[in-house]
Amino acid sequence: VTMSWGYAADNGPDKWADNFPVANGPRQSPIDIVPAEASYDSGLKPLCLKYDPSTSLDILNNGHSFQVTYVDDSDSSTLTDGPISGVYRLKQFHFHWGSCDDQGSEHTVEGTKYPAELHLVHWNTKYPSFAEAASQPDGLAVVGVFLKVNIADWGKQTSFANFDPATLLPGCLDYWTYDGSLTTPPLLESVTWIVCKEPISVSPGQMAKFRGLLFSCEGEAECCMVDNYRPPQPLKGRSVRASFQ
Ligand SMILES: CC[C@H](C)CCC(=O)Nc1ccc(S(N)(=O)=O)cc1
Ligand SMILES: [Zn+2]
Repeated sequence: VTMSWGYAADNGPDKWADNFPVANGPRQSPIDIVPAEASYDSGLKPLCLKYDPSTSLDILNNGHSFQVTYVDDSDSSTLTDGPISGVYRLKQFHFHWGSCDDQGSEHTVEGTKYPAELHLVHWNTKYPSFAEAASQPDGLAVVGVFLKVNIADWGKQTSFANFDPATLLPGCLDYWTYDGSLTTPPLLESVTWIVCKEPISVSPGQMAKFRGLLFSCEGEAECCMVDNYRPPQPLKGRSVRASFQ
């Protein structure tokens, strides 16, 4: 019986290449970002993120994370400008997090891991659908936002109905950008990564909620959904550009 991929010792990132050889490809994600080695590109535009909260559809535990999916049959929630050209539509957002506060993010900054990382997944509307775009080198654009735990901050309690992802964005939208891939199987090399320099704050209570989610299904032995992150991958000659000096 084919084992599905996961984050455990027997089906985790070190095993993904067995079924997904692109895992050792030339533009894999995540990466370790070294600010001093990123080149400032004055041609990079500010990100333009326009989200319509009424287009949030549902929230689901997909066995690897939980994701909030958006209606993407019109340009109601889009990413434009930044390092990309054309219009990319928001499809979903999800998170990756750790079993404790000193790990959890996928991208790292000079080796520093954050407790969690948000991914806002968008697809290029020059293609007919997300699935079609996901197989094209310029098909996807994912905005990554680091989460840091802020003891003082009282967790903003919110429902996910009519959830506005803009509330998850940092005040400053300075970013690093590089050509990469999905960070989970099928690891498709179709992602323009846009990683925000400034993290957002979450409360310990909110992190505890993430860690209370389960990888396991009803009736199975409980297995907490934690450490659902892939470690940094080789840069293989890629350059990382910065939108700020
Ligand atoms: C064609 C179907 C599509 C490839 C499979 C479903 C999907 O959306 N996967 C996905 C999305 C985002 C990331 S990440 N973590 O943001 O790089 C990883 C995996
Ligand atoms: Zn992700």
